[in-house]
Amino acid sequence: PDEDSADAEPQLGDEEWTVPVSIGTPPQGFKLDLDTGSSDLWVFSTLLSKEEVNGQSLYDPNKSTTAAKMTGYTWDCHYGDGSFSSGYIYQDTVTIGGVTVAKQPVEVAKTVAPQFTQDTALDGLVGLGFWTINTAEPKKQKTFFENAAPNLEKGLFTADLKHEAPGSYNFGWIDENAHASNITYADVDSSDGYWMWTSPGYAVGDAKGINKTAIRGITDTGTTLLLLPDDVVDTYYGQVDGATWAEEWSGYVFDCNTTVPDFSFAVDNGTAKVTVPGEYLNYAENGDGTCYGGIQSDYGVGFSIFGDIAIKSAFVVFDQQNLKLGWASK
Ligand SMILES: O[C@H]1CN[C@@H](c2nc(-c3ccc(C(F)(F)F)cc3)no2)C1
Repeated sequence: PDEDSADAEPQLGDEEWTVPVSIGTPPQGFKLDLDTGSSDLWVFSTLLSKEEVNGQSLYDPNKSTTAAKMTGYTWDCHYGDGSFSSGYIYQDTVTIGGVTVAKQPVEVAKTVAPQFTQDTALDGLVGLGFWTINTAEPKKQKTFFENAAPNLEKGLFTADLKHEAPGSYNFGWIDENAHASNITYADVDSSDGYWMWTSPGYAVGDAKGINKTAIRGITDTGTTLLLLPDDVVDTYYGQVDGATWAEEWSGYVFDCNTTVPDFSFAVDNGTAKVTVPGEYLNYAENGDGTCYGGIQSDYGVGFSIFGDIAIKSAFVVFDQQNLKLGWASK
């Protein structure tokens, strides 16, 4: 049933993917960034000062007959890049990809960081992590998906992001035409509120075997790059001619004309693997003839992050009902 499908438009050079979301009655339309690495649904609102708004669509709860203020509730988000947003909470009807949740806690922004003001591509975020890291006070609130799941055929959603092309998120069903290989599942440890799993190993280029080293990380649609342990990163760039760690760019860079090898990570016992094409791993031009790598260190995060560069290389199943993460080639 393709009605439970949301087209994800790539923004800012595959830096984030937004989907159309309706909130309220009559419906107010927004472009929200689906983020499996957080668990708050928040939107730019009429509560913001005009200095903090730069063309974004503003949710106005006073114009929605189904909005109900959650008196005494607040929220306060901080993101990996240091950005932040906070405000008050209303319940209202939310529809994404044909799936409607009545009385979804909608966090309305009263304050947003300058990075959000400048990012004219999005009007807010939809957290698709677990409720245990929702920031609502005095009581944490469930995500849009946690509220929708009981009424869906399957308690899962899928991400099919594409390189410099629209992708799609499906809620409650697996599009068998969207993936080429069988889906291999890994166990999810949701105890930190993330889609946390462990890859048993990796390979660089067309190497046949895998380096058996566990890579424990989260699958995060809201992070652009592929952030991995230092030993893996060093091994990878050891096979990229002329690659160096550049202080000025705080990461590995190489000459833009360099041919960059693929990177594969194993799933389950290593029988299956996801291959990230070298093309995706030459992420951005620095402007001085060097290019910034799509693989960088996860130093300081405490776990690895399989961000969009990995996710767009596969068809990914976020199975909340069985706490599994499925990967398939496409
Ligand atoms: O926090 C972790 C959870 N998932 C990652 C994430 N980060 C953002 C984000 C989006 C847009 C912006 C801004 F517009 F540039 F401000 C900032 C951060 N969305 O998901 C990192």
